[in-house]
Amino acid sequence: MPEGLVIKAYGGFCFVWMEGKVEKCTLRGKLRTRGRVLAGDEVVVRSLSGGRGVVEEVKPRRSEMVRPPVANADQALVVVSFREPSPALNLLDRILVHCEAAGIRIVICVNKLDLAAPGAENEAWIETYRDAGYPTLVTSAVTGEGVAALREALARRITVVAGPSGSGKSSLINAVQPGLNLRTGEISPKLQRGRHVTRHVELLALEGGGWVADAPGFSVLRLEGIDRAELAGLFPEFGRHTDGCRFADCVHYREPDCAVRRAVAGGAVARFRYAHYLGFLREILAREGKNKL
Ligand SMILES: Nc1nc2c(ncn2[C@@H]2O[C@H](COP(=O)(O)OP(=O)(O)OP(=O)(O)O)[C@@H](O)[C@H]2O)c(=O)[nH]1
Ligand SMILES: [Zn+2]
Repeated sequence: MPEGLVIKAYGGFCFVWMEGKVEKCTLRGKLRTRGRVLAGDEVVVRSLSGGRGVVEEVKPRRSEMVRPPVANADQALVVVSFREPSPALNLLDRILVHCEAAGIRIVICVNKLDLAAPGAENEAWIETYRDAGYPTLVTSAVTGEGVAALREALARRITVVAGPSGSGKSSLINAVQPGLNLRTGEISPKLQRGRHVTRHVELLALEGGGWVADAPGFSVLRLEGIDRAELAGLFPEFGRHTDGCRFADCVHYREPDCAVRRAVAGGAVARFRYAHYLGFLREILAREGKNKL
């Protein structure tokens, strides 16, 4: 039976890409439970007449994100901008932690280089992310700078696009491939307060191979499912130091002989990243209902 890629799934149907054609499929009984078939799933299809089919089987997933619901995402592209809006690094770190927990690769993109001061592409905060190990591109959807590198980063992969409203996600995807319209920009700023995130995810095809997930739902990230012991490991540059802490269960706050705090004091870990870590830790402890910091 033929295999294909689910580009959209909702309401008991899914749309499966098979050798360039899209077939609208129903789901075999046991697959009808919500979440059993997601955009990004590789499936086995029994074709019926008239371009219809039935999804018989879902192949094992390489990765799975709950919010937004996407299977087999290879990476997240997290877009922030130099200005308008200026980068909200707390939100950036929250998205990074969320993607790290989901186990997917991350590419950071700092957009609107045309609005930034000369030399901005090497500002200290950007170097912090590069040093942590994140590939970090700088782009302008207006001048086209960095767009070729972004196109290369997206090729042959399934990419979930995230980032604050107005950072230029839709504009960048459109610069990579004119006509490919991410629908995140369709709601006017005035309506944003009442904005719902119930729309389904859709994978958009890139010409050179690869897919971009038009994925609403990054706006409310509550660090669900992450526990205190796991959090520091989701900041890759902290992980290089945790072995040096005296206590194996150190949360790197007030414990004596903490190697992470030493790294902060010595400048090896950026203060702003550590401050965000503490904020997230507080949030997790409050949720766990245990002792506060
Ligand atoms: N100067 C400049 N403006 C840009 C750039 N990229 C996007 N913009 C502008 O920034 C505004 C927001 O861009 P969008 O592409 O809609 O941003 P978005 O991230 O998709 O926003 P949401 O849909 O709200 O999530 C638009 O007015 C764009 O024209 C850029 O590189 N430079
Ligand atoms: Zn520690």
